[in-house]
Amino acid sequence: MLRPWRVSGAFRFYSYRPLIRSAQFFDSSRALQTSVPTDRVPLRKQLKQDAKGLKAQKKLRKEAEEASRQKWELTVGVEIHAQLDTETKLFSRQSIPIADEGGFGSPPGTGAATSTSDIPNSNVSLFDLAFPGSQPEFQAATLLPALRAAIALKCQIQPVSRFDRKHYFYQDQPAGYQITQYYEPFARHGYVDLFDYDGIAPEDGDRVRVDIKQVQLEQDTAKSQEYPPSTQLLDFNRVSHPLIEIITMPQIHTPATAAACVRKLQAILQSCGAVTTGMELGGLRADVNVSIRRRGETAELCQYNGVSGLGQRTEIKNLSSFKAVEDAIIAEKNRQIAVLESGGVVEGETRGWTIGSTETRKLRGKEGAVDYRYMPDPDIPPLRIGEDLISQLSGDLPASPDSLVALLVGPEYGLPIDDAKPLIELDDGARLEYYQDVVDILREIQVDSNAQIHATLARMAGNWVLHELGGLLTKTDRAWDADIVPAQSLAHLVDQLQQKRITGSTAKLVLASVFDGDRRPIPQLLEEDGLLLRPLSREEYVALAEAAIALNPQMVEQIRQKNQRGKLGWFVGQMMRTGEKGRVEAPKAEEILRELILEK
Ligand SMILES: Nc1ncnc2c1ncn2[C@@H]1O[C@H](COP(=O)(O)OP(=O)(O)OP(=O)(O)O)[C@@H](O)[C@H]1O
Ligand SMILES: [Mg+2]
Ligand SMILES: [Mg+2]
Repeated sequence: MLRPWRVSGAFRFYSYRPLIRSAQFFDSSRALQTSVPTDRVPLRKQLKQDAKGLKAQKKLRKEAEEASRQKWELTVGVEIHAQLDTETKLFSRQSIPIADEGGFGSPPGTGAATSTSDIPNSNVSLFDLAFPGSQPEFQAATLLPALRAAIALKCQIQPVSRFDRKHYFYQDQPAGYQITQYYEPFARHGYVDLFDYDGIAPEDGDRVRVDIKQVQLEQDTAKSQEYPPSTQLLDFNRVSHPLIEIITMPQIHTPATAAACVRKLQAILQSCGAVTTGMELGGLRADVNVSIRRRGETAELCQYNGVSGLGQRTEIKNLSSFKAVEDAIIAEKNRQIAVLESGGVVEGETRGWTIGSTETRKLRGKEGAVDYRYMPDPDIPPLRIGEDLISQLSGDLPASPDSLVALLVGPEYGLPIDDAKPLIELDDGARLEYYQDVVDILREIQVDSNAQIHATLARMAGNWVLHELGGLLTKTDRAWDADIVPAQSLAHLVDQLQQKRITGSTAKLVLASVFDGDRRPIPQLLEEDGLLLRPLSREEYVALAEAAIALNPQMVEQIRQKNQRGKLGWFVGQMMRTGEKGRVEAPKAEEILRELILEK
């Protein structure tokens, strides 16, 4: 069940947190000032002691956490509500405007998304508002993204499914009931595999499979905005937007793995073009169900869909970030442990979570106290889904995030997993597309190169797309746009670098000027600005190295006595600064320094 956003309360902790931080800082510096005249503790020593104290505290916390983990087993099941990317609402022809920002790009499919800048209450039909006499008209096209999602989640699509009414009164639900699929959902028995690269908890090993009990189609509710103490505004644009609810089995046992599961589900839904936006824009919301039980004991009475021996669950509704999922589960687990350890009983209830908080808070009482009076919707006929449609959609499904990871870390691209993951996830797939453009151009330029060089080029391209270009975007606070640095330019830059015609630092300078709008072709730019590497002779390197050494003989001694090779970098930096721009190659400079400093 969906609940409106709760804005009140969110402000409190945030507004005080900076003050709490600076108060702590102020205290310790004051303590320092007063202690200086008497104890004369040098600042560095004080800082070291503080750091040691913090480390000890962290260790204690970790030990306590581990002790509680040994004693209590956490169980989590997740429900995800995702807005489908459709042109109309679920039961009316009311159109949904194309998003002007923040959507998942234009995935295969209908390409529409609810715009965040819509005028409130402008996209509503009579049925959406439950006007008397209005009738539902199931919009068959809304089923397509739902099916793509269910197929991508390896579900068995049900040949016949039905819609039911779930009754409750709330101002965001004009009909007094939500149309959902309670008894016969359209998809069942799927699963999602989570790997170590998805960020699962180390104690879960390198792979966790989470079964998906079912995926059901249902209506979204209106959006409400609270203006305490007594005003609440309602925007019905969202009402009856098609949603899927994905329900996992209670098979997750760590908070990090629960967050990884939600992140992975979002990535899968995004990759098959099923959804409008991600959690950050409210297109995906998660409810987490949390219970604990003593390890080795199954005395508790709760069971769920054939899994028995579970502890009493509580449900935390409407989480809107991966971090919130993890933090809310940690807080709720600790609360339940405290209740049971003090001899209390965990009540089945619905709880809420405020970002930045350390505790979940009770929203509604006992589970089961609400009687939704589910009944089949008499106005909507059963949904029949043919095998032919399923097999066509299955055949058209784009590569899954896992197969993309396998491809990118495989021999053809050879990317480290830490580069492959963000490439896939950033900018709704646009970064990956750009990367592939760069690699394709590189392979055209170096058409005669062997497979090993192709992999080297692909690895270099990954680094430049992600870290160098990404770094410039972060520094200038600009959003992703493939035109800022044309793929052609970046490919030629990487090619020149790989062919050792320019140094790494020259490449960075050139990237920055292309980023700032220089549109000359890279070979021309390098030629005109005299940036091509004219290798220095050995004598020239030695002269530069000797000049750098003369600047800091003490450091030379240190390096020699303690064999501190790491400190050679300082001299390399000096040589790069004093040498002619773009001509000093760092590895060669280091080689000469080694000879002069360490081997003499
Ligand atoms: N004892 C338990 N501990 C942890 N998770 C549980 C437990 N029992 C059930 N769950 C999880 O709770 C979720 C129940 O979702 P489901 O949609 O079936 O029911 P619901 O929460 O009553 O429905 P809704 O919130 O949509 O009205 C599932 O993800 C399931 O895995
Ligand atoms: Mg549910
Ligand atoms: Mg629920």
